[in-house]
Amino acid sequence: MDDKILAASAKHPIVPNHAYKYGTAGFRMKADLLDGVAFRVGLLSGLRSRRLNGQAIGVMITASHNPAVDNGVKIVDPMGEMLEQDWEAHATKLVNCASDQELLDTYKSLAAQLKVDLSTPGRVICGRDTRPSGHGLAAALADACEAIDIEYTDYKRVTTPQLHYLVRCINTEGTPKSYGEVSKAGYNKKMSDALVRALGGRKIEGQLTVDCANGVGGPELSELLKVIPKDVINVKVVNDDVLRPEVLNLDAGADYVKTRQRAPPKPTPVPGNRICSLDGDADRLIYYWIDPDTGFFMLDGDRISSLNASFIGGLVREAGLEDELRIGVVQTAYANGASTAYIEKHLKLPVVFTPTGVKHLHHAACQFDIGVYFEANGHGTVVFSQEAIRLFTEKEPQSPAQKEALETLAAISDLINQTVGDAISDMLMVEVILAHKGWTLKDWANTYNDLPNRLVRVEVGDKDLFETTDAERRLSAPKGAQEEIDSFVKKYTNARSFARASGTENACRVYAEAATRSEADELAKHVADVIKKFGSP
Ligand SMILES: CC(=O)N[C@H]1[C@@H](OP(=O)(O)O)O[C@H](CO)[C@@H](O)[C@@H]1O
Ligand SMILES: [Mg+2]
Repeated sequence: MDDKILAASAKHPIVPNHAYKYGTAGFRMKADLLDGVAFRVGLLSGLRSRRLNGQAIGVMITASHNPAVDNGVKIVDPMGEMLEQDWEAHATKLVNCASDQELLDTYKSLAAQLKVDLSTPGRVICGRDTRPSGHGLAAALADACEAIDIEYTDYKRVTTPQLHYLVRCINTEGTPKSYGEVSKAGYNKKMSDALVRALGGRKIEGQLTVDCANGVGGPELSELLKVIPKDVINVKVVNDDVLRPEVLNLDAGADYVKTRQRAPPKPTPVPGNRICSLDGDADRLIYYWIDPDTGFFMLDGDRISSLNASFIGGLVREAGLEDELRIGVVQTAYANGASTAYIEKHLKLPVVFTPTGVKHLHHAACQFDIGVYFEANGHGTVVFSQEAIRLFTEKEPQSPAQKEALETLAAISDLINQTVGDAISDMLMVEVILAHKGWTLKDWANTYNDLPNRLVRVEVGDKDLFETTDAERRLSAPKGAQEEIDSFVKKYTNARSFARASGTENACRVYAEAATRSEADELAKHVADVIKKFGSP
């Protein structure tokens, strides 16, 4: 075995003098740095699978909304969740080994430390977005699995959430918790059936335009639309050119819309039309329309979250389950304060805050029977406990209305991808809710008014100087910085501001919100200056 690992590793050298770190998005960087990383991630995934008695582990090759020259490698745990936190450090350690021999020694010492029996069978599956560099990285992963005798399956082109789905399906196949058929066709069938059931005969009004960021969502959504019965939904797929890598995420997609706060220039948006954007690997979703009178209006992750919470909360009441099931919403500090107030005061549901990064939100959402979580950028989903799902199907309805509510709940628990945020599944869910409520995007937007806000990126000498507490809402270091932020926040009406080091970029982010646009902008500028001052050593 040792010789095989050494020989295979020699074919996939790591680029030296580079500090690799498994972060929020796995390993993500310029694709030409990643061949050795993918190989080593293959070794680690094999170890993880063996440690978990041979359950399949997933590896997704994508750099999401980044430009086409970037790529990334991310590990998916058996139930479709993000890799367990302790193992992020093991991944970082393995990937940073300077030589093939050091890699082999570290691999073996990790196996011993983690009590992994290297003779147990193990399984790794892989998928990738449309980036051309994905092929080579999948080959590196395959070579690693071959060298350590791990069964390997390449699912080729998939959205990130489809890969999470496949991992969970494999590991639950043939059990009472079976999550679905292990194939993209199985995913499409589950979505299509659940969509029809969730609508319960209602009509989705008008046409929905979907901007796919020229990423993997385009072809995958088109495949799904082929199996949805005619007349159920009218979707126009745009920005779905996956043959020219240079246009991936270029002036299109959910990240563009959220950060620029405007519609992509192409195709020219038709005023009044319902439009949404996915990101490059189809795990983020943002809705918007161009109002003929007032212009662009965006419905982001906070809006999608409150829409889901409102709808599901109502169904749970109609089903007579409000005393049995605890519903909660999970947000990060980036959630607009008006959305939090709406959920707590109007929907009367608890809101929990976690640090940025979906793994934190997902974990907190699982503490509820029904946990709704979305980051403001449009990444999120709803998770249902086994008990909730049991009640939806086994509770004896006392009236036709209760029966319908229970059936709708059962259908949406199939429609929503419970493994991870899934733009396509979330989009179908939004369409179902609007159909049930008989709402336009404008009705949805009228639920509350966002507080004006500003997000700025601040380059600093050393971002690691900044440490946070209270779900990243306050700085605990450097000393004195939080006090200065507080003194500015006090000067504005309904204001809130915080700063933190980005987990994905070499910079800090400053967020500010206040009663008016000019106050929010001014506050963000002051806090950014504080961060610049404290960030230069
Ligand atoms: C303000 C913001 O949008 N931050 C994003 C961004 O994280 P940072 O740690 O802020 O760089 O990328 C993460 C991964 O995609 C995503 O989870 C998160 O929401
Ligand atoms: Mg993404």
